[in-house]
Amino acid sequence: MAEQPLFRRVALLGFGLIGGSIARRARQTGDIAAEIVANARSEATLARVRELGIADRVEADPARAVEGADCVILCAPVGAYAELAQAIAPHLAPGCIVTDVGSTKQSVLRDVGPLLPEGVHFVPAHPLAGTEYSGPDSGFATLFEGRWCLLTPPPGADEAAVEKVAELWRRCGSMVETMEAAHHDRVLAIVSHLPHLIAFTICGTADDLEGESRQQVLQFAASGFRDFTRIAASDPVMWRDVFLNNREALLEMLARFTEDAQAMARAVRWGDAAYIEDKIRRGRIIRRSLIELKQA
Ligand SMILES: NC(=O)C1=CN([C@@H]2O[C@H](COP(=O)(O)OP(=O)(O)OC[C@H]3O[C@@H](n4cnc5c(N)ncnc54)[C@H](O)[C@@H]3O)[C@@H](O)[C@H]2O)C=CC1
Ligand SMILES: O=C(O)C(=O)Cc1ccc(O)cc1
Repeated sequence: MAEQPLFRRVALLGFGLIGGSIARRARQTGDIAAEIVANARSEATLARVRELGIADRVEADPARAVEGADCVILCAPVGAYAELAQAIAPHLAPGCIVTDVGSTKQSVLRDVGPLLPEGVHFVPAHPLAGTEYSGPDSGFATLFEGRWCLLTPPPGADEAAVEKVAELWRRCGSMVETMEAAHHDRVLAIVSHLPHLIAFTICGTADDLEGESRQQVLQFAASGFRDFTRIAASDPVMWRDVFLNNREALLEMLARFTEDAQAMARAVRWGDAAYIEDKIRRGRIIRRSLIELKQA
């Protein structure tokens, strides 16, 4: 028997990979939401959500979608949050929990927090799970299983509300940790945002090659380059917003990376075999400890 649903009515604002995965999970387990209301911007997405039948109700207007909800989850690109928050703020029920899934967290505190009325609880969250696919068809119920979800509640956040959001993610199969938004943004800049920036850039560099070399990139792409193209296939609007909303930390990590890449270039130029080998060895050690962590 499934446990009692955690929430009476969950409103998902934005219905793509992440919103769609939460809805599918909630549908499958029955212990997250008694009712799921979906909102999306485009008529095509709304029509597709209706067809898929994974929401109890589909609303074109975010203000109508949040009416009577005890949990509202922002699942749109982070650049759209301020406008969404403005649209829903007057319509939120007292005691409602507003949370999100955005990849940047200081920007969410900045853009959403000040717009919410007194008596509404705000608990930002970020599931560290995803793929390079987007849109309403891309989600799946097991996406969050065994993955971390980081919560970044503002100082003084209501403890019961934080615990409810933590429980929501545990019921999605995730492990939950709480941290400060600024710390989150620095960590994510190096483990997620910079790798995506590098992937988008290297694909452009290859694509800019002339003539036969460019053609052979596709023909002979080895698995290293292919791995970059998987990441580079990610949604352009979502990633544009991530870069612009974690500007400071991303630029700091990029500056460090550029220095290290220049040191490697110097070692290659001067034939510093020991330096090159040492750096490659460090990469191996990191990969192995990641695999051990996963098995532990
Ligand atoms: N893709 C990934 O792997 C992960 C993404 N995230 C975060 O989750 C959020 C959603 O990402 P995905 O589901 O991957 O994106 P997606 O592109 O699959 O879905 C986004 C949804 O938001 C809607 N939308 C776009 N602009 C909007 C606006 N102005 N107002 C209302 N709705 C709007 C789109 O129509 C779409 O339904 C983003 O904030 C992203 O940073 C978090 C973890 C992983
Ligand atoms: O597909 C991948 O490689 C990812 O890195 C997924 C991902 C994308 C964005 C996030 O904020 C968290 C996870």
